Amino acid sequence: MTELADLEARANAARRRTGEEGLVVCDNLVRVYRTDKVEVQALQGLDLVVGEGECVALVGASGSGKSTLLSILSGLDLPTAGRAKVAGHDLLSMGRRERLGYRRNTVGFVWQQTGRNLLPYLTALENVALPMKYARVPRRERAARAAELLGVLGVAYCRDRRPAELSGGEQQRIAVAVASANAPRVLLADEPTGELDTASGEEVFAALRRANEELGATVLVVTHDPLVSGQVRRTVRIRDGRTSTETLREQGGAGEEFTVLDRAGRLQLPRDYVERYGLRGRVRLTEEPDHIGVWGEGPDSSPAGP
Ligand SMILES: Nc1ncnc2c1ncn2[C@@H]1O[C@H](COP(=O)(O)OP(=O)(O)OP(=O)(O)O)[C@@H](O)[C@H]1O
Repeated sequence: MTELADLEARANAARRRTGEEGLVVCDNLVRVYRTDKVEVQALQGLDLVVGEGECVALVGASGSGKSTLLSILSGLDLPTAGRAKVAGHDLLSMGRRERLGYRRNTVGFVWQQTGRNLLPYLTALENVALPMKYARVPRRERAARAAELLGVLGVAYCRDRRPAELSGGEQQRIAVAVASANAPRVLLADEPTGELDTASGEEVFAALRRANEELGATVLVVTHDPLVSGQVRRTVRIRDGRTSTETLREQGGAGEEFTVLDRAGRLQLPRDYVERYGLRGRVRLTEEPDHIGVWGEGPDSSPAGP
């Protein structure tokens, strides 16, 4: 191996170890909100790596920090500490200009409230063309790409209608087109099906999937909708501002749940295990040839038996 190739191989190995191979990398991310009297720790050291091309569902109880994470990834909010990198942009240190370019070209965003995604006085086509105007795409190209996007997302028939003349589901599918206008590497969606009935929700999720599969965007979608989380390969659960478990499922499969091991080697045991085995305070670890055993402290649960 040449010296250069050797250096590259070592650099790649180091990158793999630190998880830098992901398009989205969050490392020990902390976000503390401070108001007059209270301090809320919305993110408490969250780790997450998402590879290019993935479609990931983020789930978790209300208040667990999902929207906070999405605001940070969209470049709208700043973390208090930790590291967040998206497509090579360091979200903590980037300046005003880079942030503007990042929000315009690298990420696209779909909000839950349909009214927040589209301008009411523009037609669907004009709404989709608008982000391209900001990115200085020539007029003719804007109209052609906007029409193409509406076609790919199954809402070509809506092109000349204004939001008030569209159903909630149609508005959200057009919002996916708006968010995809400048071919973002990452598409973020915060409960995009939350205000919709099941059938419309399914159509909106299908549009997100098309943005992922056909337009090549990496998709992160916050959802309470089991229909959505049941259809993606990877579901990440956030608990108390940290990633706690992940479910990976092969196409059409039931899915297997994993617990997330963070960089420091910490893992959170599922609550039912903790209760079932009476684990509290300290636990004993035993090393087996192919696994690690976790034992309670009491005499009955010692590895050697009573
Ligand atoms: N601007 C803010 N100021 C103060 N506290 C905030 C602010 N935004 C969020 N929080 C708090 O941070 C915590 C995480 O909120 P976040 O909205 O990220 O949760 P979530 O998982 O998205 O919840 P939901 O599913 O209800 O949208 C909550 O305790 C919330 O009250």
